[in-house]
Amino acid sequence: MKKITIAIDGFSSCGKSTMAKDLAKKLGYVYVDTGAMYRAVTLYAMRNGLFNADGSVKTADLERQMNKINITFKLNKTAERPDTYLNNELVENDIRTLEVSNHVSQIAAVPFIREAMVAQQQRMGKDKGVVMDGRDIGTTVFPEAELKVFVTASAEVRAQRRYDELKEKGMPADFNDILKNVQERDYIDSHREVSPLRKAPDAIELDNSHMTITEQSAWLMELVKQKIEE
Ligand SMILES: Nc1ncnc2c1ncn2[C@@H]1O[C@H](COP(=O)(O)OP(=O)(O)OP(=O)(O)O)[C@@H](O)[C@H]1O
Ligand SMILES: Nc1ccn([C@@H]2O[C@H](COP(=O)(O)O)[C@@H](O)[C@H]2O)c(=O)n1
Repeated sequence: MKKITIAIDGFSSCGKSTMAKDLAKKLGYVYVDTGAMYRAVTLYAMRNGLFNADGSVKTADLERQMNKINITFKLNKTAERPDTYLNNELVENDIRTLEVSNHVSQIAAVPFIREAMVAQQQRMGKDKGVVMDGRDIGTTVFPEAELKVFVTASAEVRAQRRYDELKEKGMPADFNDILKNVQERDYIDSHREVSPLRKAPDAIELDNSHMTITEQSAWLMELVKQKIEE
């Protein structure tokens, strides 16, 4: 069966990685969570004092330290998904905190960081057979991807899903903080100068506000079958 490149972009917390992970598993494709890469750089910057008090990034200092940041993924066989490593340290949980979420879009707007992340993502997907989720996969990383999906859902629905997830994990969660974070990230991601969050002209849009996880997976698999058989 021919291998293709599948780009899943969209707004924060709309279910991109849920869809992408499940699809990659069913197809035997590589799954790449590009948001995890920007989150890992953010964690490095937070740990190394590379944010100013107003939340802006100390870009000159960070640029000097870029050669000290190594992001890798290793398959977690139990969870059946890749775990993120920063300089060989497992940081999968540390990069998912609200503190990292509150700083990541500032990091992701810095041009030299995007350049480095995009180059690594293109290397990871060069042989096709990849499902990659993020904000600019269909527009910048793989503009030639055979299948592009752009996922949306209302901000309230997305915040509620994240809130439910944290509560289920027994983690502290405040709905209004989560909603504010989702809205702020959407704004910064859509308004930055380099590779702003946009639906690629040839992407297929999915509003999953009223869909279950099973329904959206089935919808996606149907699209993939059509593409692979084309
Ligand atoms: N259709 C759906 N109905 C209900 N919950 C969903 C649906 N799709 C995903 N979820 C849940 O919503 C939450 C966010 O999903 P997910 O992490 O896949 O989003 P994402 O777009 O990858 O987020 P991020 O932008 O933060 O990486 C998860 O708890 C997931 O289980
Ligand atoms: N291709 C991408 C992926 C992510 N970002 C930025 O990272 C943030 C976190 O991403 P999640 O998918 O884990 O929510 C996101 O808000 C963007 O700022 C990006 O710019 N490009």
